[in-house]
Amino acid sequence: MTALSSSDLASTDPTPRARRQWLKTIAQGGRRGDAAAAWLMLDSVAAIGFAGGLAGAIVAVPAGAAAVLPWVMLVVLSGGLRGLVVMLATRRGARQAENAKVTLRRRIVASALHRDPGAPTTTGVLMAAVVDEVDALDGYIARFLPARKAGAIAPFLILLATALASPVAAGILVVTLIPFIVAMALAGGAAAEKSRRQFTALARLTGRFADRVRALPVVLAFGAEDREAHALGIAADELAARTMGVLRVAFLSSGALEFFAALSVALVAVYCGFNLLHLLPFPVPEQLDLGRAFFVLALAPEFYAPMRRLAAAYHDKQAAETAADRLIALPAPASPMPASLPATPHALRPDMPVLPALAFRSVAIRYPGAERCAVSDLMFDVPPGRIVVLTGPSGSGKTSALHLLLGLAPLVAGDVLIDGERLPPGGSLAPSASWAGQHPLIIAGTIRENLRLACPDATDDAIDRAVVQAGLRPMLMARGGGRMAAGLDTRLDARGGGLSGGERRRLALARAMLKPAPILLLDEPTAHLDALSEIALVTTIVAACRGRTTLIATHSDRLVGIADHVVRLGDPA
Ligand SMILES: Nc1ncnc2c1ncn2[C@@H]1O[C@H](COP(=O)(O)OP(=O)(O)OP(=O)(O)O)[C@@H](O)[C@H]1O
Repeated sequence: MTALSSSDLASTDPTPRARRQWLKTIAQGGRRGDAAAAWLMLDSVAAIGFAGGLAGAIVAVPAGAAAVLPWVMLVVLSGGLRGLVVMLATRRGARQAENAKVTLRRRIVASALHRDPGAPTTTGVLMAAVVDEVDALDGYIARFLPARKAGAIAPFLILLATALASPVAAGILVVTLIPFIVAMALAGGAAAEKSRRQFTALARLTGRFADRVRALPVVLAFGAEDREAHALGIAADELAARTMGVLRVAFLSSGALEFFAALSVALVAVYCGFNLLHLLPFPVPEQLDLGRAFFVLALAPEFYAPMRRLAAAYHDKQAAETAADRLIALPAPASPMPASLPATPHALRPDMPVLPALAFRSVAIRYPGAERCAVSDLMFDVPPGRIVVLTGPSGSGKTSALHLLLGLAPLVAGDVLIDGERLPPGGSLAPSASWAGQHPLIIAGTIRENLRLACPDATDDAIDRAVVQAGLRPMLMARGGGRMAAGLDTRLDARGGGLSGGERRRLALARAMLKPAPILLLDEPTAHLDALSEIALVTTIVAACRGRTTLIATHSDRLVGIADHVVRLGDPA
């Protein structure tokens, strides 16, 4: 499978050539790209056999059943072969499309996970990309590409067979082909623009809907339901109008195709009939017999069959090109995680179990597009096994400093050292760090599943210990009707519905304690807790920090009190 570079998703405003190249690379992600087209070409060969069998059988009728039988067998075999090759072509095309889509979806997910901090791409845009836009490539790879390849050769096979039986009938087919191609080119040009607009409307609706669903509590809190519903209604109407436009062009082009296909068959039929009856009003250089006439007539509809197939898949091409423009414009992963051990500092490798020391050396962080640095000239050490607390006013860069260690904030100057070894650009300590963020991530699922995010192999005993240490026992007992195990099976939605803010923080802390990592990073772990709960949680945090190198960002004086060293970040300028 062809490897795709991150730049495959990175460029903006692609030229037609760049778009073609991108689609080609994606399509080749599936194996044996030409197999489906080869099967379709074989269908035309079988069609010639089928027509030959029919013509032979008709001619052989006066000679009796024994003479007819071989021709009938040819008809049956060719007919069976046609069914088989079309099935194989469909299966091969579908498999190729599936492979390509899986590859592309992996890349988009990687792009979403490692997108530039502060990138404008919203979750809705990414969802539209990973679902609708990738799906739009399906018909292009499964149907259009094989049909286009077969369409470039198969009609000429039919034309050649027809010409061998009747050059004049072959001439009729060629003559009807020219206006057909002109009509299809005109319809195709109109369809391209309409399809592009339809797809943009679809992506806008999907993205907007997904983003608003995510922000539903905010929408409800500000009473903006009507406004948002109205905006969604406008987007849906726009999509409906664009879809009707696309359908109109599709009907027009299929009407043109059917007209010329019927015209060519009718002309060939009239010609063959009049030729057989010697009634043609003009001289022709051939005299047909029944067999040749029947053969040509049976073959005439097959001349347009590959083009019919191509026309049926033409909308897939338009949709894929529009989707490609949007997919190409997606941001490339800004700072890929270190993919392999060489990018991981030695101090964090499993064969070096000692607790690591962290050091910030003249560190500056600046987000893309920001006028000033979020953090500049930051210098401090976190000795092995010690607790360092970052404190300072809101916006002074505490979270950014922690995010830098996880590859989530961009370093523009200075170095982060782990046991004296430089963290590579865009590198992350995530594999060796436990993390409890300011806004704990909750996934839709049980509390147990949320805990296992940090450590998928955690035993039930380890989970029980972590939740008890984090002070979640009373809540779990209440939820589980007196049984903690049942409480752990309580389902949460993706917003942590059913948990208070403090419980969410405790859950995040339990998760951090569950992961046996030598580094602990905590961002505002006691925010929004009352004094008693904070005191209880500080005790838990002290236990969690034991045997780990810990960095805590906080405004809390109680947490400052447990620090071995305090770093005060300055006021934001
Ligand atoms: N993803 C981002 N893109 C652009 N700017 C950002 C981003 N994240 C943070 N900033 C900016 O960086 C500065 C530092 O923010 P940060 O969240 O690190 O501060 P903080 O000290 O943790 O604040 P708080 O105590 O309120 O959590 C702020 O000016 C903030 O607006």
